[in-house]
Amino acid sequence: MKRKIAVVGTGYVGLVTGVALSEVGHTVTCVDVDEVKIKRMQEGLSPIFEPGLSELMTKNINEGRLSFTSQHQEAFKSADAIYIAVGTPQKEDGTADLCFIESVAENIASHLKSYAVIVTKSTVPVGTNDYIKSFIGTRTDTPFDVVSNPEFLREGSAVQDTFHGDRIVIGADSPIAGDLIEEINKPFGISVFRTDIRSAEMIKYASNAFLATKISFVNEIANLCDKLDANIDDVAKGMGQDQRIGDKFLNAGIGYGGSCFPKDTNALVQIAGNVEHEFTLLKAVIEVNYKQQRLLVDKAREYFGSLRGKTIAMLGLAFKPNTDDMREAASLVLAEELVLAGATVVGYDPIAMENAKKVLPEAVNYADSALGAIHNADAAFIVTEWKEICSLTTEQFKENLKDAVIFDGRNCFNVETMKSANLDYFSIGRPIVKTQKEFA
Ligand SMILES: NC(=O)c1ccc[n+]([C@@H]2O[C@H](COP(=O)([O-])OP(=O)(O)OC[C@H]3O[C@@H](n4cnc5c(N)ncnc54)[C@H](O)[C@@H]3O)[C@@H](O)[C@H]2O)c1
Ligand SMILES: O=c1ccn([C@@H]2O[C@H](COP(=O)(O)OP(=O)(O)O[C@H]3O[C@H](CO)[C@@H](O)[C@H](O)[C@H]3O)[C@@H](O)[C@H]2O)c(=O)[nH]1
Repeated sequence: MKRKIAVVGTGYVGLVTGVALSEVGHTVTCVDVDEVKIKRMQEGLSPIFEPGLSELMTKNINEGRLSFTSQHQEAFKSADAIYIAVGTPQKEDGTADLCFIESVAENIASHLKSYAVIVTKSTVPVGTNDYIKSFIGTRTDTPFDVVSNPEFLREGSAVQDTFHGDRIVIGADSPIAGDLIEEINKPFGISVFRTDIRSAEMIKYASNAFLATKISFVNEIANLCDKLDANIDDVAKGMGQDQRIGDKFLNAGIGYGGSCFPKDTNALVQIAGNVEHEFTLLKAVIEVNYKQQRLLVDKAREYFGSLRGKTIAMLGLAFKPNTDDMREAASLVLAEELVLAGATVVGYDPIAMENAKKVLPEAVNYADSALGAIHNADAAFIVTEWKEICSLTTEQFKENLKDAVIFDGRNCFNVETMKSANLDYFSIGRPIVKTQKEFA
């Protein structure tokens, strides 16, 4: 059965959810407080770079199933379900900031005129849905239910993940409300896992924390490989062939960034702390990541002696490929450290450049191509493994770099190829390629 759905918040999660629900036949109205964004979307323009999203968005707008408004009242009118997809950013102390959740709860309490299921897509600490329920319940007489339906999409493959996810988690204390959300999701053909609200909230944090743990673990093994002359490529492959371990999320590099892992791991440490549980393991995961994000600067400092006066080309600025999102990107930390060390930074990203300019240190310069960035630079830092960056040839590096040295934070290039090309090449947990150069 086709339903009428309101989606509150049009970030990655809200917009992709809205577009996907309309694509499977529901009538969706997305609402956001950001009027500039709403205007853009009403004209069919996606405010984010996400492969495949614009096309689906335009299609569903044209077919009359998807619309955008800045008026909550309009979006909520006779909606069967109201999806909350606003941000839950990190506060200074690491806890999740629920101010946007509260403002939506106020919006709902003011404008809810008929029964609806309120679905929380945002990542929220355990107990938040109970809070939303009592917050709205004490402010309106209109009946409603609350369901937790955490989101597992990844940026850069959000559309693909939404239509081909591994599972849909529905946490409901009211079976009728849970059934409605299961029915809404049926056209996706993805297996549904039903549980209670609190467990659903915890599944989201536990999943992100586990994936972050896998990354920090493999990064520590890579750091050991560096010291013990083993090769992380083979080590990860050999580990991953054990099905109990699995071969995913074993890519060593300069740590995890993005809008979720950093904030959600910090939030879970705080959630545990609130019930007097010290989450020792997760604290170590966070600490490893902190060091890992700075690793290329340490390696370059060791190589050059001092970075003062050196020009470093920073290739890739977004936190991962196929997104223009700069939240918690390793480039932020690296640029800051390099500038502090007296180096000149020239940044390049195929898509995230405009967003990068808003958040990277002012001293950073920009090139309009990868070749432009490495031209006359002393060294190249590979920060994001965009296809365009991984396709650079050894000839291009040699022709353009002053010192022919590459610090690869994403293990993009083949060690043997670098060796044959006589380039100095440092990656993460793999053999070092070093000629005997002297520096002034
Ligand atoms: N980004 C991801 O890949 C991802 C994946 C899974 C889960 N999540 C979780 O989903 C949630 C949303 O993340 P995001 O990255 O999509 O968010 P975002 O910060 O990119 O966007 C949130 C949007 O909500 C809008 N908003 C704030 N208050 C509002 C209100 N009262 N009414 C209407 N709109 C309002 C903002 O203007 C903004 O456009 C977070 O809890 C996040 O942890 C994110
Ligand atoms: O083997 C790996 C895999 C990832 N990363 C890094 O980890 C970060 C996050 O990558 P990824 O998980 O692919 O992207 P996100 O869009 O942040 O997605 C994560 O965070 C989302 C928000 O909660 C969840 O919905 C997703 O399931 C979860 O994968 C990036 O900096 C990657 O470079 C690694 O270093 N090594």
